[in-house]
Amino acid sequence: MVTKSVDLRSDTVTKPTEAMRAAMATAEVDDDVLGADPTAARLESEVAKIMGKEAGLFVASGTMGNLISVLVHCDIRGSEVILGDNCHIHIYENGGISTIGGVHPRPVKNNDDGTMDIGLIEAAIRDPRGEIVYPTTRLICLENSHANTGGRCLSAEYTDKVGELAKKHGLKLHIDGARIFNASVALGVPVNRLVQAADSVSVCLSKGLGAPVGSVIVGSKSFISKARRLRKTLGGGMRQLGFICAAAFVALKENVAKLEGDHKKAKVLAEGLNQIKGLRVNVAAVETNIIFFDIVEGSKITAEKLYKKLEEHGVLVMLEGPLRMRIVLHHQISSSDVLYTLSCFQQALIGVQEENGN
Ligand SMILES: Cc1ncc(COP(=O)(O)O)c(C=O)c1O
Ligand SMILES: C[C@@H](O)[C@H](N)C(=O)O
Repeated sequence: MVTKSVDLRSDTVTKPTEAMRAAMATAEVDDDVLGADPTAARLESEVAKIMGKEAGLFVASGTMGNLISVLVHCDIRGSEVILGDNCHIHIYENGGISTIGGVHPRPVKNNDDGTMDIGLIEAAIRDPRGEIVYPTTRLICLENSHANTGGRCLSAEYTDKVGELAKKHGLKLHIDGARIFNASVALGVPVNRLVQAADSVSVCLSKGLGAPVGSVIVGSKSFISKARRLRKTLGGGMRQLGFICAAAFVALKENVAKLEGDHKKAKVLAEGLNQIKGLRVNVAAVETNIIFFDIVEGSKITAEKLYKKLEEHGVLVMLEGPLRMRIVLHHQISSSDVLYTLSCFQQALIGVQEENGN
């Protein structure tokens, strides 16, 4: 009988807090398609201000935020976007920029720190003289923090360099900022400075900030006006939106301050996992709330078997491969949950080693 539940699958699993539920219950709402839901408008304006951009638009998800942003920047047929070969837009968004928007992806290798070499980005930009055979490069996408490399943070200086390159070639820059607040806290750099060079940013409120639903895309007033129309085209125009925006507002106000604690717990957990025989973690690479770790070859346990043993104890993680797993910390994971998780890993691995007569 499982007595405890520790959900480490993602920072998307958080449940609304009482404060969020109370805010939802009393939210001022109106039809956001026929006019403007007042709570949505306040949230959009607040997020835009924090990010240092002219305007914002609430969208249902980070995937929708990225899709709309790419499609607004690449609104001409034959457009191409340069993005990381291991970025969320390229790996986890069903190829939406192509299947829905007809935009051609031009992947460039992501380094282990989430960046792409500036030289490789520039080399991927299509030469307009070859337009009879080439798509037209219109956009560069970055992701900060970078989830699939382990929540790695892109510096403001690196982002500025990519922004300069984009401007040099007449391109736009979009940042998938699903966890931009995590990067900001980890780097000690304000979010508006981290995204200063970007033409648009998709900011998830439903990740580490713990909102039940939603993201806000930010950019120029002209960009957001086009984005609002495209959101409606995609079926994303919402009516009394204020209910979910009220919860997101609470998340924005209350949970940024908790991110540093998530990062500290992630580091403690990573260090503890790395001490367990049979597991290997690149602890130095744990900069924010995401931990990738490997089962050492010859440990006679697969990730799937370990997953099942952990699940028996109420600990949920994400399978990433036959010998690879992912853990994501969030504000509803306590320090005692971290210690409990470590004990479950130890028991699971010792149990397997005993079964195998090690
Ligand atoms: C880096 C990154 N971008 C975008 C998304 C998409 O967000 P959503 O799941 O809300 O569509 C995710 C998902 O967690 C993500 O990790
Ligand atoms: C799996 C992925 O789509 C999701 N964005 C997460 O990080 O949990």
